[in-house]
Amino acid sequence: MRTRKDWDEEDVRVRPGKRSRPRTKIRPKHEDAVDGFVMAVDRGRYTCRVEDRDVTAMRARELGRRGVVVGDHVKLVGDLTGKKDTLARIVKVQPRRGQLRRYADDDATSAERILVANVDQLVVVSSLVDPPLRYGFIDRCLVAALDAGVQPVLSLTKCDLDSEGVAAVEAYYADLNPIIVTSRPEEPVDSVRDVLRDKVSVLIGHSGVGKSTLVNRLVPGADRTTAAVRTIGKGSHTSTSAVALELPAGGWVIDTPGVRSFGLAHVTADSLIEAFPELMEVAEDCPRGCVHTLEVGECALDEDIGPDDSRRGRLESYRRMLASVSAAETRY
Ligand SMILES: Nc1nc2c(ncn2[C@@H]2O[C@H](COP(=O)(O)OP(=O)(O)OP(=O)(O)O)[C@@H](O)[C@H]2O)c(=O)[nH]1
Ligand SMILES: [Zn+2]
Repeated sequence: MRTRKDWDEEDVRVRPGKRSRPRTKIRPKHEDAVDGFVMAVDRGRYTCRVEDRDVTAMRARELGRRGVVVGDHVKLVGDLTGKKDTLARIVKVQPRRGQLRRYADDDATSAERILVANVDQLVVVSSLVDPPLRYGFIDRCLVAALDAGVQPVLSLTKCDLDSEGVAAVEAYYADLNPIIVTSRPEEPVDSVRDVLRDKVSVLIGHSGVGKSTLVNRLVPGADRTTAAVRTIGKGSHTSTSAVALELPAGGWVIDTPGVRSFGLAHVTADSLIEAFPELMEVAEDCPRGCVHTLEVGECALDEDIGPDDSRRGRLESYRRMLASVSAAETRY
């Protein structure tokens, strides 16, 4: 006899045909469903790792509006052989942790949607030069990571082109103390590999920073299109979806081609400052109820952090983000 406990409301409801039994609210579990990990999403088709096979699946219609994203742990039924032209069905999405969001239209006023789920680390790939390092961008990524409960990692590339750059970045982030790894062409990428081992890490970076070069070194055969390849006419790819690549030593890197920022509209002003510990400390001297914007006056951040202060750049980043966060708060 099945008891009520055997039924799971998260499970898919199988809608019976017209003449079959009357519809009931609660349906049996897909007892034969197997575990899968979503590696890629492309036009309604999901590539899932099931044991050692890559299985193509669709969402079961009964999943309703429930989204499925790269990094999701799912339950699958149907043809799980992974053979050509076979299709499995995703019948359940497991609860998520560590999810990163993006704006639907790369426009901070549009709605946010989940980009990846179950992330351990966010790796911000930045070149020291060519293109130059953009602290504002890194700060934004750090806020997204800390807000999501994800470990931030700074991956600095082209370290062969600027001997002082790494020390400058370390000084800038002295108070936040993120994990920093470096790479240059003539050295193996062992330190990056060590940080990524057995973790699920999302990589983000601007065009030209060397992200594809790094991924190709970490995942031999990944075949990410680099600038060097593009110039000989293989064509650029404009996809903006994420794709998970398996690391030889264990773990996954999720590349995010075309993703240039994360959605921060859901971040509150209070949680924003937590990503700026050096400012949080100063703000303890603020008048009660200070919202730390430039206009309010008497904000300790302005009184204590002068134009030549090393924390000035971080303060400016914080204020820029604060403005967009406050705008979002008044909008909703
Ligand atoms: N000197 C030096 N050049 C590098 C390094 N890493 C990458 N490059 C070069 O920088 C250029 C851009 O590298 P890509 O890997 O294509 O950059 P990307 O970040 O993937 O850029 P998109 O493909 O546009 O997203 C290429 O010509 C690489 O050879 C490095 O550590 N040092
Ligand atoms: Zn203040």
